[in-house]
Amino acid sequence: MVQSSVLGFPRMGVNRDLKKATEAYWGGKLSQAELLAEGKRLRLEHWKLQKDAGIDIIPSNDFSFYDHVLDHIQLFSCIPDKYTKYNLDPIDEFFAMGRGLQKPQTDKDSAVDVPSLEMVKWFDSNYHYVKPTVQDGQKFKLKSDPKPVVEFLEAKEAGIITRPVLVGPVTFLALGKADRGQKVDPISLVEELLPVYEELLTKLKEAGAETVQIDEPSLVLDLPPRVKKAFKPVYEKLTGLGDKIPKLVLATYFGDIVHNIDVLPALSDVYGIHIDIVRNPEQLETVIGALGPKQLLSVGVVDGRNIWKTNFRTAVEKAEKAVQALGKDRVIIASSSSLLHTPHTLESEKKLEDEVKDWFSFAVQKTHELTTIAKAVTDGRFSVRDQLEANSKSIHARWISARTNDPKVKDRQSKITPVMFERKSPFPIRIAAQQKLLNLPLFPTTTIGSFPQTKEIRIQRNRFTKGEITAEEYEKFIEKEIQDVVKIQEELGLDVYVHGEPERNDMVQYFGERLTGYVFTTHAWVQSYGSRCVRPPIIVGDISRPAPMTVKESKYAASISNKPMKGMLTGPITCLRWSYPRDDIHQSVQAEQLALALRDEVVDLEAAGVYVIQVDEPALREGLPLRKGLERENYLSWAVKSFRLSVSGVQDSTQIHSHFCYSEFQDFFSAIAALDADVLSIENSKSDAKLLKVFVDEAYPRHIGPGVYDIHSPRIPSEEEIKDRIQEMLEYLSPEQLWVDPDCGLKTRQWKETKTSLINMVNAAKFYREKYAKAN
Ligand SMILES: Nc1nc2c(c(=O)[nH]1)N[C@@H](CNc1ccc(C(=O)N[C@@H](CCC(=O)N[C@@H](CCC(=O)N[C@@H](CCC(=O)O)C(=O)O)C(=O)O)C(=O)O)cc1)CN2
Ligand code: MET
Ligand SMILES: [Zn+2]
Repeated sequence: MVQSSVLGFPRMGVNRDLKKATEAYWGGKLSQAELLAEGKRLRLEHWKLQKDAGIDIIPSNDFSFYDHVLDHIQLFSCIPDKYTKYNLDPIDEFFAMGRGLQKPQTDKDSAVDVPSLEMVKWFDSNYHYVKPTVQDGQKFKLKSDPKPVVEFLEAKEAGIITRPVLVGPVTFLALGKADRGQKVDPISLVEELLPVYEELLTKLKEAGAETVQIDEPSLVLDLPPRVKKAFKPVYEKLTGLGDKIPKLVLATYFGDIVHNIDVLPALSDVYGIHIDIVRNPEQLETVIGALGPKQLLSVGVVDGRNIWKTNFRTAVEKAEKAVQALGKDRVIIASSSSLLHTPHTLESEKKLEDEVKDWFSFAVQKTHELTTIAKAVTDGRFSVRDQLEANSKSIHARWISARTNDPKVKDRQSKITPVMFERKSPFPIRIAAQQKLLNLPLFPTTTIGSFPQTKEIRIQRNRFTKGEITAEEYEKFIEKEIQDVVKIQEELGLDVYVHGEPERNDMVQYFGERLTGYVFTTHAWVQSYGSRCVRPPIIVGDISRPAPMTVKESKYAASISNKPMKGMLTGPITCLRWSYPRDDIHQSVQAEQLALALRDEVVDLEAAGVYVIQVDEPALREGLPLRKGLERENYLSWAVKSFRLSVSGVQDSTQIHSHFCYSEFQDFFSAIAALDADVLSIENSKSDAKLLKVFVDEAYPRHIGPGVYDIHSPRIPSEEEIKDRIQEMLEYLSPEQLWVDPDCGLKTRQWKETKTSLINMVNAAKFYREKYAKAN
């Protein structure tokens, strides 16, 4: 029999229950016991739901209160001293690493002040994981009552035998980094770490686990030789333990493993291998050819990264190919990756039109797809004839739908000319014109766009969406919010203002809701990091802009400000990447359509008197194909072109900013430079300022604002701390080039900490402004 398998299930619950519980716990409104109970309830509900769908192999330990990599950091006691020294409850120590903790002294406890660990993108997704941070001489120790064992037993007690999911040792270390000031290469610690896996796996076996899913997605990357070499000793050692540990299914996803296929012989004693054949179907044959004589192949045929209904015909064909080669008992039908990246259930969507709703499949629906495909392969297609027929009808209907095709958009795309990618003059001429118009001081201060999205803002928007208040009332409310943030920025003494984005639910969804070719959902939330979720809009057809999207708010904000007001847009690549893209036309075509729509918006903003315009591209880096080579070059070429197409319609005196919130820009620095943005703001506060050296090496001529403080945490940076950061930056960047700004937008913060942090930031900038004014 061909079994069905899910690699991981979304954690939040049907109504974002986990988000609500964790935030209530952080806010002191839910006890620790209540939070833990809610986690348990959700796990059970998700296991049951998969069981009811008929899934044979159900994951456990895919749940997390924040992030599964962070779970492993705690599980292996890989915790920097700065967290352990406070003797916090394990769950609080866990959250302290995830989001930082700042607590005043009380009678009982001493004061706590720790920043979070670094958080970065999980491969090429919009999910963030907490980066393992290791020390020279790092030791590991298995935590007592290990989470994977506890959760396995929890499911077992409910009558469900699960397959625990672990991040594999090579990937865990390969994704890690040495702590600031430490020299250790994380992968060199693999021998230290291995005994902990041995102990954990032994305990899982004792608890009754027959198989374990061990995730080694790093195998899809270009691996440095020292990382690649680590697989052999690790898996020989583990499989050498024989029956003492569960059988291992080694899972890879988000890419192919063909370029690392020489690792496979070393893994031939591993029970099974999982590959993603949604993303890379062509790897199937090579991997089959490289399997050991008894090894299982888990084929990922249902997309864990997108929401399109699986095409049963092609999925079954691919699966049958594997069955022909290996036999029914050696093939597992699986999701391509964890379903973490898909929303919970389509059933919650009451407002979607039937026509498009029929094209989608969310996590719950995907579990049913998996069992149908497994049955088709086990018992023959006729055994699920009705499902196959309905599926092919739906796939066909989408194929021929008038919704997907807009000749006017295609026509405009065909008329794009090379000059449309170029600003009128080179940077030196532009910056002189901008300086004349804007008259900014040295070390200009600004923010990245959003100000706190308060409860009140969300409530009013919710009331407006539900029709409880009118459009005029909502507009009035937004205007008042804009007035408030303008006034606050005046008081803070910032130099370039923003309107604060109060009207936006999300920087991508907001645009999705205003563009033709998109549909959006009401409940389709996906975890982005910790308790934070996004509702990616869905691109179903050709994209165009029926009317201006942001002009009203920005124009109003500019009209009430005595300093330059920065207009705020989300760039084409970010709109694309943080939406669910179409799978029927190339992403470059969708990006170009978005770029044309945004170009019109940029030009309209300028015409409305907004002379600083920021086009955010935080997803540019994450879209980079995971492996070096032609695919990467192609991506960079069309991604850069889309950005340039979107911003190049303006005069020299209009200053174009762009923003990125990641610090790993070394490997595609040339693309960042090619954007030709006048000012870049980049996340930098959690990384070594040394990373900025690339700007020196490449003689980057334009302006840069490396973030001076982390915005993911409520922790307030001191003025001294910010001054130190600026001082470090000045080792690499000239004072004429440097802007002072936070790492990213402030929407997730509270006003209290926001104001204090910005006061400290502005004071730090003023300090350097004076210092350099005197020096000249
Ligand atoms: N798409 C996207 N990806 C991104 C980012 C981003 O900003 N957007 N930023 C980076 C980091 N990721 C982030 C992701 C989410 C959030 C975030 O703040 N999310 C909000 C939801 C934002 C949103 O869509 N809000 C809606 C809906 C809010 C809501 O929950 N409303 C209530 C009702 C109102 C209430 O009583 O509060 C409901 O629907 O039940 C709105 O404001 O209108 C959250 O999880 O809380 C922040 C950063 C990387 N990736
Ligand atoms: C994730 S990048 C965020 C940029 C956006 N302008 C904001 O400030 O929220
Ligand atoms: Zn950002």
